Amino acid sequence: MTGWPQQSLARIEPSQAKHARMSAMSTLSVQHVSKSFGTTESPLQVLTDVTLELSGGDSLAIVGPSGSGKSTLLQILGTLDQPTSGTVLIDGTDPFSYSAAQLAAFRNHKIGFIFQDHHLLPQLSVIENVLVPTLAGGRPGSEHIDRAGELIEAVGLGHRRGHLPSQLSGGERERVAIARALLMKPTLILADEPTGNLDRKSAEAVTELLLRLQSDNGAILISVTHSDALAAAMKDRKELLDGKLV
Ligand SMILES: Nc1ncnc2c1ncn2[C@@H]1O[C@H](COP(=O)(O)OP(=O)(O)OP(=O)(O)O)[C@@H](O)[C@H]1O
Repeated sequence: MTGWPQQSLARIEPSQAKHARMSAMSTLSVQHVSKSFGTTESPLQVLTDVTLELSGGDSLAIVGPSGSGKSTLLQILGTLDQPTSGTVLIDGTDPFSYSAAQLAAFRNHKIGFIFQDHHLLPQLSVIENVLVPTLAGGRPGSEHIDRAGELIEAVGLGHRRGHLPSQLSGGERERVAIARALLMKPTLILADEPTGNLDRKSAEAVTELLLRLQSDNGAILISVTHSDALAAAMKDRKELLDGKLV
């Protein structure tokens, strides 16, 4: 891939671009992943034999009671923590085979994160926040700046690109976080309660936007949520119970 699509992401992609994207289909393969914390004498078994196969365009809600291991699974899928056993392949690559520096670069390009409390940097404008994932590579190039502008338009904040997070509503901040998560055209978008802090109307708008942009970009979306409305909007829903995904 030599550059980001220049056309608005809200528009339908030309068949050529769609073909190019489909030829490099995003994939996530999680095989027999288990995770325990603590010592071998007294381990706390949190995940047991979790297996999952997803590809570009798939969206999955992970639900489950508090303490069932949802955040732990998200941390492992986000390559922020390693499984005790089992494998994770993102686009056919085992991220845990990389050095720390390689892993950081891989994560930056392949995974977009969306958090409940958006994690925007307060001193940066909307467009600067969306460009944060490029900072690891130095100054953002013009193709990144163009794509950031397109994404900000696509999330309906074109007229607010110079504003600070403190000047935005909760729903608008979450939309900026969605744009930032999509900037590097990630394989995997991981969301942790993306509508958790929003009223019903804003939550509906953010859900619709997130799913539309995820689908337009051929990414895989996995969201941990307690929201029935968000879970119902996703293609699939699984529950973590006693460390197993059912
Ligand atoms: N680093 C750690 N060391 C020890 N135990 C941990 C660690 N991280 C998580 N746990 C434990 O693993 C279990 C699962 O935690 P996790 O945060 O994944 O649950 P969750 O389903 O996301 O919960 P919630 O919905 O409340 O956020 C809990 O019992 C937690 O205390």
